[in-house]
Amino acid sequence: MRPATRTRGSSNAVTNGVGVQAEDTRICVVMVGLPARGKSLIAQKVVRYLGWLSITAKCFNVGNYRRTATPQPNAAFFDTSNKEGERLRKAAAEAAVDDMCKWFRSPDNLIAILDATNSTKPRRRWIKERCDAEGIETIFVESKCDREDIILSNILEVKTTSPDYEGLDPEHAAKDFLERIKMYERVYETLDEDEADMTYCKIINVGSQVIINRIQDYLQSRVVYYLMNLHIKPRSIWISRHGESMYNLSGQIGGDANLSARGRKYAEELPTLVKRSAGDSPLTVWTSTLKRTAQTAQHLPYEKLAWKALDELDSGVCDGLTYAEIEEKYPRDFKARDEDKYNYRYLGGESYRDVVIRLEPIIMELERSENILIVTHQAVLRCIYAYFMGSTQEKSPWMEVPLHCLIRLTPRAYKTEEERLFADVPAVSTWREKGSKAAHQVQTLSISECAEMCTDIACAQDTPENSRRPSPSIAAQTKP
Ligand SMILES: O=P(O)(O)OC[C@H]1O[C@@](CO)(OP(=O)(O)O)[C@@H](O)[C@@H]1O
Repeated sequence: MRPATRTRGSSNAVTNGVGVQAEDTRICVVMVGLPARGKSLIAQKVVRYLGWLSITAKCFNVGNYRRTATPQPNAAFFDTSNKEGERLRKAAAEAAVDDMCKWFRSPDNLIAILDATNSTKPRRRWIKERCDAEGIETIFVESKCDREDIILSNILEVKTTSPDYEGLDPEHAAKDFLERIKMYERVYETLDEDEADMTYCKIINVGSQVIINRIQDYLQSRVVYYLMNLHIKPRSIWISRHGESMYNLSGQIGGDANLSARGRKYAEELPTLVKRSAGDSPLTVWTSTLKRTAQTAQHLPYEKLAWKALDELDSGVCDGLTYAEIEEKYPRDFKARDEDKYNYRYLGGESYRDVVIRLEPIIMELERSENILIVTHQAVLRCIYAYFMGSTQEKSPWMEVPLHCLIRLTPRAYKTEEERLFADVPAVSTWREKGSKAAHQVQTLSISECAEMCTDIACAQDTPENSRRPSPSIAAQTKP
């Protein structure tokens, strides 16, 4: 039976503004699986993905509730014949489900993830009944994995990052964790035909097989589609802006300019920078269809793919203008953008919100892939970064992403790790802070760099697409 859906206000549907028409349903995604099967990673990814799409989601981690009473239990605590352990674990699950039900009372809250092993049929039935009574739909998501290499790498991950083992000897932690898994294996029941009345998605061996049962509506299928694209194999994503462009030098936005001399130098140094970070790992390079990204990637010895979806935010009628010129010609728009940069859409162009929508297939493809290096643009990079780091819509459009810097993102069970590697090639800063007219282009340049830059600006004037005066701010701020 399909659970009752709640109607809020006069509408039977909510629109989150990114073109996602979500039915007015609330869904509890119930994780299922033995420890070290990547459940927490999946749970956190689902929350971040939905948040990125403006669908309010929250993870309720039963382990966190259990830790308030039992911060660092040993494996014996998880033995089902340990009565006190069982009582405390049940109490933790009840507290998490209670909090989740309370959280669902706010009309904006749509999807909760209940992150725990939920390894027995009675436990799952109990969760379903609690949710049914509250009019909350359930999807059980099982991560089932018998590949030793993946389990071992997850154990290593949990052992080094879980608060359960913080400050403990890693050897001892690994042994205890293996013991804990054995305790769970004794009682673990996989999702099967006994639970055919439930909505579930069973992901076997990191997506080599996916079994789906009774998906009921649009929002559920959207979550499941995302889950089908996920894998939990360890990997990194590298992102870099293109090298400094002629437009960056003159402070103009948008366009399809060539790289400056320093941008070309960055392109030459990028393979070394990537090698320093990625070693000999195989990589695929994704660029936009604009010249500055293709030129930046040209020396990279990997397979390359150009995506239209990675093109820079379309600045519409402001394309080719400097921020100062935009403020002069379109003062109201300039102010409106500063007030709500994420939602502001350039006249005839795009907003950050629009960019997020067109990046969704990129995110899906990224999730399916292993090591990828993306060479893209300031606004697009901010959106991709926000997806991995869970940055808010208020902050992400203002994030500082310097030119000539390679960012490595490594998704881990509890967070995404970040590493920034700077090339020893100077560049202007295109970052503009809220309320300011111009990007921060001040920097110290050597005489030769200055000469190079002047040649670049002269070149820029030669081509019709770049036929603009060098920005007075650059000329004034350049110090030989
Ligand atoms: O959203 P803001 O902060 O204006 O940043 C986006 C801008 O970044 C720029 C540089 O100023 O990207 P890019 O370096 O790819 O050219 C502009 O083209 C683009 O309009």
